[in-house]
Amino acid sequence: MIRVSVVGAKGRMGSHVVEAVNNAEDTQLALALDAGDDLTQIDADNTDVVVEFTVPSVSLNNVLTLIGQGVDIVVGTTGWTDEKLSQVRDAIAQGPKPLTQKVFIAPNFAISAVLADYFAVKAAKYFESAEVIELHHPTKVDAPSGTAIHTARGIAEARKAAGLAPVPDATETDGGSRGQVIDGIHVHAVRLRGLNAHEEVLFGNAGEQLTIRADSFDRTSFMPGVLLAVRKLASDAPAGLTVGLDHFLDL
Ligand SMILES: NC(=O)c1ccc[n+]([C@@H]2O[C@H](COP(=O)([O-])OP(=O)(O)OC[C@H]3O[C@@H](n4cnc5c(N)ncnc54)[C@H](O)[C@@H]3O)[C@@H](O)[C@H]2O)c1
Ligand SMILES: O=C(O)C1=N[C@H](C(=O)O)CCC1
Repeated sequence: MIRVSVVGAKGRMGSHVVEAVNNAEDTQLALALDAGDDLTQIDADNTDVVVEFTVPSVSLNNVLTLIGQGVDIVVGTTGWTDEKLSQVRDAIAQGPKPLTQKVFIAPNFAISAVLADYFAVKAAKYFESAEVIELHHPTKVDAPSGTAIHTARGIAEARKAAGLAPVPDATETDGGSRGQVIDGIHVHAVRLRGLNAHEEVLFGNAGEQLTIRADSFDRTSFMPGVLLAVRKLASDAPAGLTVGLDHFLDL
């Protein structure tokens, strides 16, 4: 049995993770903690893998504390900048398990979103124009979504590697309608009651368009990916920091 502790256990995602861990045959719930609880209750004597779904403003500190506790960590919380990722790498190097510590961060655990991102990066070099639209429930605290940032960065990298010019855009006045520009790719965020988590990647050439769309209608869509990550960390995932569920899929 893999002993799993959940941090952010009372949240929308954390409560689904608690249920998924309780229902899977090879996992058992160790501790379920939330805001105000002492994370140093979690250690290698009671936990094999921690799953962290909290809020972007606290996730880095939680991860640093948990690295200090010597437990492997699956993180679904968004808000990861290059600088924060460097701090995680440094903490692993200076932590109690520098050679074996595993930390896994995924902007999205839904297979539809991971594949949309993968296909978008593959398609990127063939199109003059590319834009990303993410659409989420109105209780989401961050915009644009972590997934959209990841997708935009992947598209930008693929365009750069292919030597593409910047996306064409004659806009001279913009009150914000052209969205946030991430590495040269415009990203637009919609917040709408009734939605859960959705992303569209639009590619255009003269006379043609490709749209790649992923829809997570329900949070249960993230659970197979979370359990896959837990199982990989408890078995053959590499030590160190890994970002993205694509690393655990045979793509
Ligand atoms: N990677 C994915 O597939 C995926 C999917 C959905 C959501 N998310 C991300 O997961 C995060 C959580 O989303 P949500 O909808 O569950 O949010 P939520 O607000 O419903 O839940 C967050 C939980 O974290 C708790 N919390 C806050 N501060 C804490 C602290 N210091 N220590 C422990 N717990 C603390 C809150 O009390 C709350 O219960 C967001 O960043 C969201 O974007 C990622
Ligand atoms: O509901 C959320 O919040 C989600 N957050 C992640 C993101 O920002 O990409 C994944 C999708 C759902």
